Amino acid sequence: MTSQDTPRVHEVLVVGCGAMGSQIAMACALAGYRATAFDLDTGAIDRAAVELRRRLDRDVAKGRRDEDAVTAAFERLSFTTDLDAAARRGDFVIEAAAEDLEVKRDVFARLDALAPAHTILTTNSSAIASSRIADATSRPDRVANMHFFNPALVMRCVEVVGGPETSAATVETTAALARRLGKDPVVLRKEVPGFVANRILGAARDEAVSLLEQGVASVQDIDTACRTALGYPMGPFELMDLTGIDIGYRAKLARYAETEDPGDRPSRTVTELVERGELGRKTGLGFYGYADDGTQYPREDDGIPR
Ligand SMILES: NC(=O)c1ccc[n+]([C@@H]2O[C@H](COP(=O)([O-])OP(=O)(O)OC[C@H]3O[C@@H](n4cnc5c(N)ncnc54)[C@H](O)[C@@H]3O)[C@@H](O)[C@H]2O)c1
Repeated sequence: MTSQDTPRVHEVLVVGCGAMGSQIAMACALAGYRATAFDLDTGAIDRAAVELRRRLDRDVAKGRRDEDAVTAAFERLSFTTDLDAAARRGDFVIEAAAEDLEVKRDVFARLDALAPAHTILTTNSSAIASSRIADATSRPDRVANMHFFNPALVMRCVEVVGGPETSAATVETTAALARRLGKDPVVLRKEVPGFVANRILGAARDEAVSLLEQGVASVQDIDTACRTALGYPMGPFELMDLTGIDIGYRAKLARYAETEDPGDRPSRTVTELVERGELGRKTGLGFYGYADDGTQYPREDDGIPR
């Protein structure tokens, strides 16, 4: 893959330096782009710089990356709290700020006023379709979703989703940029809540909870079937406990608010666990229990409300 696939993209601006933005900016710098990562919070910038250095040093030590390439990438990567200057230079923007529609609309309106006319503005949002943001700009044809997975330096899937007004050229450039980052872009033909991967993940999770609620099998046995029959690295209950049961609960509430489809409502079991504050590993109880040293043990009640 060469820069000819993204001929007008030399400088990428990433908005938000948190878990996702920091690694996305690093991925761009590693791919040869000049990358600027912007955040309002200097603490987030400091944490991102330290964490990226630690992670990349570890990759070099383990022989996963070339030391000279990593040094060169860090020279191409800069951090800033000055959006105006960074936006004026950016040919391509990936927004990875807070998951809040109003925050994203404000950021996009500001970027639209500052960035060159050719600049494509994308959002890494997991749930907000870019068409809900595009009308905050004067360039809805150059707005799209570019959805990375966590950790962004490792996961190869990037979902590229255009809204009704997104141009084919914007989708093509976004997919080409993803390829240049070493990713395997998945281009959706239309906007749909949750995109592809998280919808499938969600459907498996909902089925697992439904089987549990019907008394078909235990939490442990359902997880075992997913690992040993389907090759999942982790069962759906283990995964919910790891990511936080409240995270999936809130995502479902947001989806339900958008679709009003009763099937998108959080399940009885998940709702009850969240109300009890049993949110998974981080609280020591979820679908499983966790000892102080993190060892997982089965719960007698499977976490199901009686
Ligand atoms: N964490 C994940 O697993 C994941 C996966 C895919 C997509 N996403 C999406 O990526 C986005 C970021 O998620 P994250 O997990 O990195 O969040 P995070 O909380 O780790 O980081 C968000 C960063 O954005 C900054 N920020 C907030 N408002 C800002 C603004 N107006 N301008 C600039 N910076 C601002 C915050 O200071 C923070 O550093 C969200 O839209 C989320 O849906 C997250």
